[in-house]
Amino acid sequence: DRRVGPDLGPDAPAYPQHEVPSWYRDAKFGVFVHWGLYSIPAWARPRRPGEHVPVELEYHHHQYAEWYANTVRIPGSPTRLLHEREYGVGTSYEDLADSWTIEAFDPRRWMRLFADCGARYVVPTAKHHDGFCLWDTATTSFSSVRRGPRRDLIAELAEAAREAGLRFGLYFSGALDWHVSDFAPIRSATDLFTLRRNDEAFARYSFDQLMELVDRHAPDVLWNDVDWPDAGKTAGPSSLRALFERYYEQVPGGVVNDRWGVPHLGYRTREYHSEEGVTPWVWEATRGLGTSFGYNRAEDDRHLIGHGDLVRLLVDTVAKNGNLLLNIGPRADGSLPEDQVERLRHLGDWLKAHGEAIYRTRPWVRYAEPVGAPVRYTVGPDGAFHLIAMDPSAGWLRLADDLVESARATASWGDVPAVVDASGHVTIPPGLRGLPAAVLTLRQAHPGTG
Ligand SMILES: C[C@@H]1N[C@H](CN)[C@@H](O)[C@H](O)[C@@H]1O
Repeated sequence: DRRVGPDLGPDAPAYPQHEVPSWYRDAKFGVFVHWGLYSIPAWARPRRPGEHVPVELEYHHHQYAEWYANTVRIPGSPTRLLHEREYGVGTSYEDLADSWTIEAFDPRRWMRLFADCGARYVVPTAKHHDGFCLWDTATTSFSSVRRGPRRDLIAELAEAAREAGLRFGLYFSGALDWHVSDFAPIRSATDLFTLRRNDEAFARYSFDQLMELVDRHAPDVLWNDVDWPDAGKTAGPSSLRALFERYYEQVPGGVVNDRWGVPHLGYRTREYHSEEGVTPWVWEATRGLGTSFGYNRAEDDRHLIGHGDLVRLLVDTVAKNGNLLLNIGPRADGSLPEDQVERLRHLGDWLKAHGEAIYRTRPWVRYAEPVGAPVRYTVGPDGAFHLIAMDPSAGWLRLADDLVESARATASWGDVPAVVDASGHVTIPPGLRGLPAAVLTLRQAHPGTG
């Protein structure tokens, strides 16, 4: 989702330069949390992975449950029909705010779980497209402090995250805020970028909200979504440029993503997609555990990524110079769906055993081989070279020629010395063949490891 902003002409402000901090590049794995009013109905028409939906029904059948406020306004949409059946014809989405109770919410338990599963940072939604604010904001009464839970959820999450040793970032819907807009529902990708406010008042509103969060929580990541109001892209005290300057001043080790609609970014983002190979830029792959970010009660195990595929997604992303920001969608009451937690724990178990091949690594000169058994490569900070076999069940693989010599001298599967013959044929120990990915480590520097 690499968007470059509009041509703002000769008076467009220059943006500060800011490197992606090494903590972010070392972290490799973060947990995204989409939690808000949309978690109450928690419904979108379920879409099986790979299921084709005609483009003209893309928004009528939107797969993201957190888009409920938009989908429910599309006449005849499955969401509209469900809403009228379950909440009655006269109940608006925003009416749901007063029914939001969070009796199972335990932020410390969430954060201890994410840390135990190997995440190094967490990014909860402070405000999603529906405009409902999960913090004690002075800008609107449409918030979790003035309605529903009557609690400052972001403050509680920030404290619990840092207590658990996690870096704390924030998601913010910069371009879309349906509480303060009155457009027709979005029904196409074109609508997504046209049915939004770009006026000065909205730019100031967005600036004030995000600066409240920066001033109060010094978030390590600012994860803006879709774009930013165009009126905020010129010079001025409440401009994006001013926001970035204040942010970097208050959070020198902070980082932003690439969805601001201006020629300034930290790392690039891909949503339900990957990069094609090792990229010179730092990037982040993000997706839900299923086909939605907000919890969708219509999804079952068939809609969630497989346990082994999740491990291989992280490995593939890291080998290509990316991080994985994996989303969990809590239920409205604050409980975490068991099938999602189970996948997080499985990934955490693999990382406990093989994290040396992931954390603090950097890509090699190539991430994989064009042919042969699927492998991925990473290079550790100590020069250790990791070959990650992505299908250990095959029982063996053939090393690329430029690896054979050092592999024969130094390679091991953890503590087990590797059996490598002169042709580069290496056996995968039977005990590793049930893993989603097995790690062969060579303790000698290699071409391209700097
Ligand atoms: C991370 C995802 N980003 C998209 C916009 N591309 C949002 O529309 C979606 O609801 C979710 O927040």
